[in-house]
Amino acid sequence: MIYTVTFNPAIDYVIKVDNLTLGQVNRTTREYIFCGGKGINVSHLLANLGVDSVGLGFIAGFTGDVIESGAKELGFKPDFIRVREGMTRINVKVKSNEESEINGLGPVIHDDELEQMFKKLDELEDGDILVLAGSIPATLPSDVYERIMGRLQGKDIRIVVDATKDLLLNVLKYHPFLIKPNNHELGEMFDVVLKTNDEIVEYAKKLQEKGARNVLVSMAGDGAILITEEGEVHITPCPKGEVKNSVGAGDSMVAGFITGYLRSNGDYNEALKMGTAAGSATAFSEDVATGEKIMELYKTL
Ligand SMILES: Nc1ncnc2c1ncn2[C@@H]1O[C@H](COP(=O)(O)OP(=O)(O)O)[C@@H](O)[C@H]1O
Ligand SMILES: O=P(O)(O)OC[C@H]1O[C@](O)(COP(=O)(O)O)[C@@H](O)[C@@H]1O
Repeated sequence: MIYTVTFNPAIDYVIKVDNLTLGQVNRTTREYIFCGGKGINVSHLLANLGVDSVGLGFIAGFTGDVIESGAKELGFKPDFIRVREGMTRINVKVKSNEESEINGLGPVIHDDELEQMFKKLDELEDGDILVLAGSIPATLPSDVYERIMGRLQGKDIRIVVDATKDLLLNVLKYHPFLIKPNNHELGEMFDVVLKTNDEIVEYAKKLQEKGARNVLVSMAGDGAILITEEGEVHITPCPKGEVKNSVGAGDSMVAGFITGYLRSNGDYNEALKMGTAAGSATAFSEDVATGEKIMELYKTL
């Protein structure tokens, strides 16, 4: 089974505003509300491709209820832990002359609630896939991903981590199967700005030296670079199209990659192709892409 963990789910409130002006009343011209958070987006896209998954994470308050009922509608099995303090966040994504995002803090997670999550994850079995994705609420210790991976050591579980900075760097010693920073996040980890593909490959390899197995660096409209555990470098451009909402494109890429990898029995070219099709299909959609849209793009690659 595939399990996704979203420590900090979100309702994504995506609004379009003409010429956003700070310090004034602005009015939206379009607005959308989606259930989001990185692991949830991964489970959503997997469902759209006909792949089953279980969505784990923490929810709270009335916004948490929306996430729980939304998950069922999106087609994956919710197994969230309801926490007692605070509420599931609402992340605001403003599309104007530029795109801006304001991501919330999320609820308070107490030790006993975190312990419940550890217990659920202890049940995972050989052959399962675990996706740890997104930020963690501010009240949680920053080594929480590390602790999860430490507990699962010794089991044959492929772990995918989509996180930034120390949250990601600190898990590399546990050899995650796949990590997916974007090119900016990769640069930030080493305090550099990466401009060329050669530089991106050089720094992605540094993450492998620290323990990552496969490193997938997404580059938005410029495609993606995969450095496999065998040291092969695959570079893929992405299809052209009209970008409608790139929120969730990275999560879709992760879900597409997993699907392509599983369906081809471990062919990294296929995994990258499916990941690219899924990422771009979502960028060209208002919401996480449908299976039809993904397969349409996949055929053009
Ligand atoms: N503007 C775009 N045009 C086409 N494809 C895109 C665009 N933005 C994202 N994608 C697709 O989604 C993938 C992930 O996007 P990216 O923005 O790099 O991830 P993240 O959301 O994690 O920052 C890209 O590698 C590409 O396949
Ligand atoms: O957990 P974080 O890092 O705050 O990110 C949460 C946000 O990321 C998203 O999952 C989108 O992520 P990507 O655009 O990287 O795919 C949104 O749905 C959500 O609002």
